[in-house]
Parts: sequence; structure tokens; C-alpha cells
Amino acid sequence: MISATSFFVTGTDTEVGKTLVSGAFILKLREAGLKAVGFKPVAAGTYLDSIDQRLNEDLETLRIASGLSPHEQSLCPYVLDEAVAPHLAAKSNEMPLDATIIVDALHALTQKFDAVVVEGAGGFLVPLNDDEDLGDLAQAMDLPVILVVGMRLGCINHALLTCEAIQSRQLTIAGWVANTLSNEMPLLEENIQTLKDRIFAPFLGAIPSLPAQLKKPENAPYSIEALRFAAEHINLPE
Ligand SMILES: Nc1ncnc2c1ncn2[C@@H]1O[C@H](COP(=O)(O)OP(=O)(O)OP(=O)(O)O)[C@@H](O)[C@H]1O
Ligand SMILES: C[C@H](N)[C@H](N)CCCCCC(=O)O
Ligand SMILES: [Mg+2]
Repeated sequence: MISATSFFVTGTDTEVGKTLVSGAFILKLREAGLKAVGFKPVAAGTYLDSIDQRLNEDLETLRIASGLSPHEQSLCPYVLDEAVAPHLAAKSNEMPLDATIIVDALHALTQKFDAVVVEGAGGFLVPLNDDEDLGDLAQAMDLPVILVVGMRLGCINHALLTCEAIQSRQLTIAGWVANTLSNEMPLLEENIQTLKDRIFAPFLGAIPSLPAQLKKPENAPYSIEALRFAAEHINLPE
């Protein structure tokens, strides 16, 4: 076990709010007095900022949440330009993703920080290379897993399949978060209750749909205010 307060954040899919939840947990760990940082095994998709730097939205959010200035600390060993499945982006760069390099980068961070929040890429079984996936990586990291359920039609099946995949790797589900992607989801509360009845892991809270002024702009990270808003609605695992 790397640290009792480090976690691997996975989701029911890509674009379900893993970055929002990871950033919020980093803030909560820092509020609790820990030196906490974010880490992403592989980041796919970059944009050019106002001074033509190539940045990745997730890494910028994790950096903001961690209270780090630009270039202070690398939070990801593989930053790929294309916003596609990471193993495919890596293939087109002829740079296969290596789990050992990722785990070594994580261990280096754990020397400097008390707690590391690892944000996966996409869902739990997204491939890393021809032989390994993100689930294998979570297992190699030996971290408790937090599942972010993006509340939309289909999420019940995705959430329960993901729980089975996590448990089949003998990993602990430290808890799950319901992230309300849109207030327009019919029967939102009933869907959350359905999940509560079926996921045998602590429910860490429901994040409401972000108010308009806190929505993440395209090609930009979440604001610290958006992360604080999310943090107010979730609890750290016991
Ligand atoms: N609570 C919420 N309310 C409204 N919009 C949200 C909420 N959570 C996430 N979103 C929107 O959903 C999109 C995806 O969120 P986010 O980037 O956090 O997902 P992700 O799971 O980290 O995706 P990836 O697999 O690319 O890392 C963002 O554009 C964000 O604005
Ligand atoms: C680029 C994107 N935002 C994520 N980082 C990667 C999502 C990979 C999904 C692969 C899949 O399940 O089909
Ligand atoms: Mg993300």
C-alpha cells in the first residue's frame, strides 16, 4: 500500500467527472492538513494556451487543486496530443505506454507528498498497451479505488460492471460518488437509490450539476471555485 490516504479514481466511462472529483478530493485532503497531489498515468488531448504552450485540461485541474505552480512538478509521465484512447495515441507516436514507468513516477511522487490522488483515463478497463489495462495499473499501484458514476441513463449497468471488474482484481472500493452531469436526468434520486442498494461500498456523496458560472470552459481546466463546490458535496473515505 502506497499511503493510506492515496486513491485511484476511476469512472463509469470517460467524461463522467473523474477530474472534478479528483480535484475536489485533493482539496479536501489539503484542508485536512495533508500535502496532497494529483497524478494521471496518461493524459490524452492537449490544447494551446494564450502563450502557445501545449497543456492538458486534466493536468491543469490537478495542478490547481494541488496548489502547484506551472512546471513545479510533473504530474504525468505520458502527455499525448490526441484526445483518443491512450494506447492508440501512444501507438501513433510509436511510444508504447509502460506500466513500470508509470508506477515508478507515482512512487517518486509519494516520496514528496503525503497523499496522491491518481485519476485514471476513461473507464476501468481502458487499455494501456497490448497486454495491460488501467485496472492492471490500479492493481500494480495497490490503491483503494473510488468510483465516479456519471449520472445518466445507462450508468447503473456501467457502475455495476465496473464494481465487478474492480472486485475481480481484489481491489477495495473505498467509495463511490454520484456526479450529476445534468439536472435534467429523469428519476435522478431513484437512480442513486438503485445504486446505493447494489454497490456494497460507502456512498461518498452526490455532486449536483454545476451552476452555469462554474461549468468548465472548453480547452481549460476547472476553476478552483468549481472544485470547492464539488468538495462541499463529498466526503473523504474513512
Ligand atoms: N457536476 C457536473 N455538472 C455539470 N457538468 C459536469 C459535472 N461534472 C462534469 N461535468 C462536465 O462533464 C465533462 C467531463 O468532466 P470531466 O472532464 O471531469 O470527466 P472525466 O471523467 O475526468 O473525463 P476523462 O475521461 O476525459 O478524464 C466536463 O466538460 C464537465 O464540464
Ligand atoms: C481522451 C479522453 N478524454 C480520455 N482521456 C481517454 C478516454 C479513452 C476511452 C477509450 C474507450 O473506452 O473507448
Ligand atoms: Mg479527466
